[in-house]
Amino acid sequence: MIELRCHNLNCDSRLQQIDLDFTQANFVHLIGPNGAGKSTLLETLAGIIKPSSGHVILRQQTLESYNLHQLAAMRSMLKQQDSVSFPLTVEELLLFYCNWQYAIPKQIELALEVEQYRHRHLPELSGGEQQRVQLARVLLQIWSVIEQGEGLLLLDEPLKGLDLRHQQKLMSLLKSLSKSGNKVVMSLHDLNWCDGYADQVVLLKQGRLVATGTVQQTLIPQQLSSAFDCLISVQTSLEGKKLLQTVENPS
Ligand SMILES: Nc1ncnc2c1ncn2[C@@H]1O[C@H](COP(=O)(O)OP(=O)(O)OP(=O)(O)O)[C@@H](O)[C@H]1O
Repeated sequence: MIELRCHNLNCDSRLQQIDLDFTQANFVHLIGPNGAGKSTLLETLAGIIKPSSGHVILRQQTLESYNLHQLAAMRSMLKQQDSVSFPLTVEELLLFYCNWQYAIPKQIELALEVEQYRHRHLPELSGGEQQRVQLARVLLQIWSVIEQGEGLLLLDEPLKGLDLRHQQKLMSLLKSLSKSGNKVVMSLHDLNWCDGYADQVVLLKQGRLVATGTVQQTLIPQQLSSAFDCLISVQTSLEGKKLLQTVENPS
């Protein structure tokens, strides 16, 4: 298990007194309304944002004790606005950003189906196609480490823009990578993905930790309704999965 913890993490008013331990969970879902601090937490865990106080422990060391080169070899992050406006081809992007000049590994290609875009320019791809390419780039950056089950993936809304089939394929890939020892921490807005996938859910609101634990412990209607400021009901599907939906408030 990759040790990943944060202690009394503060980032101006964006994150306040966050104590979290992700060591025992390999697939972590960060949820919460807009502005809750999900991206800030991911970027702090990646070492992109320096906390104003508190610290992150990755593999028995504080994040500050690693240099950028060491961090880039251990963890990879998908940022929310990872789009490229200059006319790089997919091949050039993978070469420049992660020195990848080979065929896309089968496991990645099966989920993301990006080989077909190899000679296309990024700005000429659709939003979802670009997102799939960026996800491939993030995986390839530390692919040799991921293959050994030792990678840390920090993904800010990786499902954004993906069609249903690619959402399913991506979630299956991430689950399988997490089962082989890699740690995946991702933010998402569709809470229906949590059950069956997340080992640990983190619910944030206004920079503060509201709840963390298993799906059973965190996806509680009252708690969610209060955090999201809307009525949320939880039902159980025939397969026993938790299904969440907002309930319109009669006015
Ligand atoms: N660069 C920045 N400088 C200062 N404040 C910021 C910056 N980026 C975001 N914020 C603020 O920090 C808070 C947390 O933002 P963050 O992007 O982490 O939220 P989020 O949970 O990822 O939201 P969303 O679901 O909308 O992506 C928000 O109040 C936001 O306005």
